[in-house]
Amino acid sequence: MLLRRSMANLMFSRICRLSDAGPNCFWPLRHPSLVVCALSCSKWSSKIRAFGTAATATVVEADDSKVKDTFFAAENVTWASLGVSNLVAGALSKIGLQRPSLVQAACIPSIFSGADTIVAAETGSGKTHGYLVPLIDMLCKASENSKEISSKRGPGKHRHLSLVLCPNVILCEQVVRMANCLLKENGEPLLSVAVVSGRQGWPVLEPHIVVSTPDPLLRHLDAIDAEKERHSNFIRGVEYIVFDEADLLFCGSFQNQVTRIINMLGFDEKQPPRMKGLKLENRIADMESSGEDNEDMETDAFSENKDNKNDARRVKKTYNRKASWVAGNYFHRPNPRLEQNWIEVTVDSQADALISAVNYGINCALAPSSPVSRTMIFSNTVVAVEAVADILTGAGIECFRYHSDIPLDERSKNVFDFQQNGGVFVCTDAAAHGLDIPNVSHVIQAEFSKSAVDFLHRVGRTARAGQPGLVTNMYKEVNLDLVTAIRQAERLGEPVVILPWHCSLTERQAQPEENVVIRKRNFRNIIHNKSPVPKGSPPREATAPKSYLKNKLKNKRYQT
Ligand SMILES: Nc1ncnc2c1ncn2[C@@H]1O[C@H](COP(=O)(O)OP(=O)(O)OP(=O)(O)O)[C@@H](O)[C@H]1O
Repeated sequence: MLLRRSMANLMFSRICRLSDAGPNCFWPLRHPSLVVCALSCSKWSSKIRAFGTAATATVVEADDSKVKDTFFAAENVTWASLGVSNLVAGALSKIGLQRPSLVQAACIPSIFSGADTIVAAETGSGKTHGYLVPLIDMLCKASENSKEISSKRGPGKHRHLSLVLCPNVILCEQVVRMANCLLKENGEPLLSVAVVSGRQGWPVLEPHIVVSTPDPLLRHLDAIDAEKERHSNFIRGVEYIVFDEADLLFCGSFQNQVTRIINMLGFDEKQPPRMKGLKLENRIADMESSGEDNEDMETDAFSENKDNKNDARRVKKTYNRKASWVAGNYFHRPNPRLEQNWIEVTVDSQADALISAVNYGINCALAPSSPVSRTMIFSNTVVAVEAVADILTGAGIECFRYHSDIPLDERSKNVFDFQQNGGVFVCTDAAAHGLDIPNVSHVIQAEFSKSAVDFLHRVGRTARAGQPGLVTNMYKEVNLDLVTAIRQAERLGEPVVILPWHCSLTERQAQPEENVVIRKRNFRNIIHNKSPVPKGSPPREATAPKSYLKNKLKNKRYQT
């Protein structure tokens, strides 16, 4: 929209608040399912702002009789009761999404209200449809309205556009697949939703929703920057932007790109005087064709006579952003639908343990109702994924491989084939963030994750959408510190809490009731750093050169 942009920044994020710095301090943390604050941590209830959640997002006791309720909202909550139109609700029912999940019931009303919405919830809780459903619903209504308006006043210059940013192309393709499954009666998708990635250029016919990684979007914006008018048209056409997997987008290599995009998209909120160059009549025609009411436009356009100070004050008042926070019920807490096995292994025993875990999982998963089993096996490096895949192949277990050294097309094909045909999928953490492969029955950590962040991303690939799931955690002595911390948190039913990595285990045990503090992504296992490696002995696995690991694993002879 033009000056009165009601751009709702939907930040689908896993943003955590600081330890005890008060509810308004938060920053993006790299945690898969961090919720803004710890409702279950009694220590914090007094400090923590009440969550903006719908009535349905109540904590469901995880006893057996109710364990299935940890995903779906209460029976009386329907898509219609959340304000979703019959058109979209009908399309959802057709693909089997008969009723909303808890997180969807909590975030959809907030998004419909136009508030910036931040949703941080456990993996597999339905966050993608949590933003797609209201977004598509609002854009369908908006395009209906602008059709009516343009039928009266001539074709509108630009359509309402929304952006969804994801950290990688595979996730972009996944979001587009989910959106394009929502069909009209005639079988066409409700809206046009397109991926813009390195492989495809900008779509000729501008879609309603562009799903992109930050880089191609910036390249498009820079390309149209040359023509100021087109640039501002495009920018003004963007009504909503979604940051999916925001913990990745707001940190690391994406941070600068995302900041630039936000600044570009927010530009008319900040600098109305810049609009001086645009003629008033053009702007009114623009607003009319896009169905915007004019009084703000005249006020804003005539406001150019006021000095900038007044404008800045007015803009701040007009665009005062309030974010509403929505929380899942099982943030970092043990998912009651997960069954976990913990197996300590050594370099000598891990291959046999892996093969028996795979066979055990396959036998458990196979049932008359689901003749196909899906097992995801995580390792920490490309070399280890290849070594694990070789071990399985050597034991007669075929498997898909997935890591950054495999070309993107082949990776997409492997995900698709695994989704369709089931089997065993050996991967790095590249497949842990947000990848939704329905009915993964078993996750195996062939190498234990390096941090609690990655641990939760990995185990979150199973037990999704209310399903049960099995996890086999294989770990070695070097992982003992992290494993103990995670298992202790799960035993206490507390969120997985990790004190800063420099605290030793004993210090931690001395402060069991310690507040939830920031989880360090680079949590280091203390043990293997502690004792120097004795002279002449082989390097410890954790620090062993890749070739050592690979040969060690490969030289093993295995009886199937
Ligand atoms: N209302 C619903 N009813 C039934 N299934 C649903 C519903 N909403 C989502 N699902 C299914 O739940 C699964 C997980 O959804 P989704 O990938 O959006 O979860 P997520 O919270 O984004 O997970 P992650 O944090 O790993 O990205 C998907 O297979 C999706 O089809």
